[in-house]
Amino acid sequence: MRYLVTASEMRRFDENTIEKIGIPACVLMERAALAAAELTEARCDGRGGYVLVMCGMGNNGGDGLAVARLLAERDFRVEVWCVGNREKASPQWKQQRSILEKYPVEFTDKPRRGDYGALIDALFGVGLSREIKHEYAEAVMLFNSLEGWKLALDVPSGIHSDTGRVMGCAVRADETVTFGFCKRGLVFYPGCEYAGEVSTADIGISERSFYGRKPEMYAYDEEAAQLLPKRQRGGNKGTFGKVLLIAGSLNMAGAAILAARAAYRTGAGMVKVITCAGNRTILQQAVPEALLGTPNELDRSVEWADVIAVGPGLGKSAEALSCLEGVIYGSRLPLLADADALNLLAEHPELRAALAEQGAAGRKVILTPHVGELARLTGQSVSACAEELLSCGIALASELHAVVTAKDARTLICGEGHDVCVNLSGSNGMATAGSGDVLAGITAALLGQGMDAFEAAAVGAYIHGRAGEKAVGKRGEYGCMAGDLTAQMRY
Ligand SMILES: NC(=O)C1=CN([C@@H]2O[C@H](COP(=O)(O)OP(=O)(O)OC[C@H]3O[C@@H](n4cnc5c(N)ncnc54)[C@H](O)[C@@H]3O)[C@@H](O)[C@H]2O)[C@@H](O)CC1
Ligand SMILES: [K+]
Repeated sequence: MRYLVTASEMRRFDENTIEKIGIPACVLMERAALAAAELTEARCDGRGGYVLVMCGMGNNGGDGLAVARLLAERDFRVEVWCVGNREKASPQWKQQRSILEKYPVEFTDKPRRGDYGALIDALFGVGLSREIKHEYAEAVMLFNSLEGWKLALDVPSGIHSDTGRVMGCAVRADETVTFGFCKRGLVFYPGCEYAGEVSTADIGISERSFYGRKPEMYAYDEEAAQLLPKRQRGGNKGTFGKVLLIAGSLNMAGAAILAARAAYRTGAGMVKVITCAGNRTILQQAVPEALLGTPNELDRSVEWADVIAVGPGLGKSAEALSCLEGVIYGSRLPLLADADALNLLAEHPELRAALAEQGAAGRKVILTPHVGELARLTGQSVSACAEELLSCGIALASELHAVVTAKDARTLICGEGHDVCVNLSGSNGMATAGSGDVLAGITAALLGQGMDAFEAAAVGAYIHGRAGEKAVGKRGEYGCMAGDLTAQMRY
């Protein structure tokens, strides 16, 4: 697991490290610069090459000045390009600048060469507070136009460190070395594309600096198998969860098949699919391990189950609505609502209110909307939801007292009073029909094995992405289909 921090969280951890723990600011800056200098040295063929360091007037620029000194000491030929009004420079910047005057570097007001081995971006870090304009914008454009390996210090200049948005224009780096903790903007689009490969350098700001207030966002980065619920040695199929899946209207049997297979491949003991009578034969052939039932057997099946997943390929017919009503009014089992169940919830405020009441009373509820479904549920436009996925996900989770898996290129798992989990696994090859049905099956199986709703949603999204990466590794981004995901699930 790794933390993803905002600029203000990072400032708090900086301050706590300096003021409460007592590590001087110049020590942190030196360590940051050392990490960047070592990376530069490792990436450049031998010493003696030309390096350009573009510095702003804040502490990010101060880092750049310190890197320039360390590289000069290692026999690089360093050009230092300072942009901005020096009178407004930070005290640390001034200190670094006065030290650097004693070193053999060239100060320039414009890059002079076309053959830099490395170009270092130290214009803005987490202190970027507005759109980049005028001489700064010109500097960013010129920097981007130069040939050579580009390293951004902390954040590529111009990328908003909390959201990943481009603030007017931004440096396009090959690599970013970020200091202390990874900034949120380095994992969200488009920031992650501007950052290139991201590494996090330990500069002495550790979890010790949290003082009871840890970051509010995190991502998994471990092996998927480590996150799965422990499998009891003496368990039987009843121990590992009975998943009731209500899915697949006529001509949509595929959604039920994918979700059922995914649930079995995530360790579910038993899966029963309630689907329309016309899907029976195909389901029996495709997933012979699954039990089958029709909507008129819903009540009995609900009594049998440990967890219910409703929605994949369900449609919005009267029969679909009656199934959804049945699992909301007629049960308090953990419930996952996906796809058409979400569309029905968007159209039926009374069902939504009932679900909210149950969520407040402690029922485990997970909703897995993509941006379009989220827009229908929140009454916002699709573009507003895509732009503000985080706040929309949090608002829906609070309204329904539920866990919301807000699906996009970076899926967010939001729960009331819970830190946000960002899913970083996966690939664009997974943006294909049926991928969501697989996620629903995985998540339901985890719920059925007794996981807490938030954990099931977060681990489910992560496992789903890992399976997608493996599938894309085999079939390529274009060739990957949702069925390849279930085929690649192996734990
Ligand atoms: N002790 C610390 O505080 C540490 C800070 N470090 C570095 O310091 C950075 C943060 O330093 P600062 O807080 O000084 O912030 P920055 O250096 O990111 O930039 C702040 C300066 O840029 C100006 N500015 C912001 N947006 C602008 C825009 N669009 N156009 C023109 N000027 C703009 C601000 O007025 C301010 O002068 C981190 O990203 C990191 O690189 C590291 O050295 C580690 C330790
Ligand atoms: K930077």
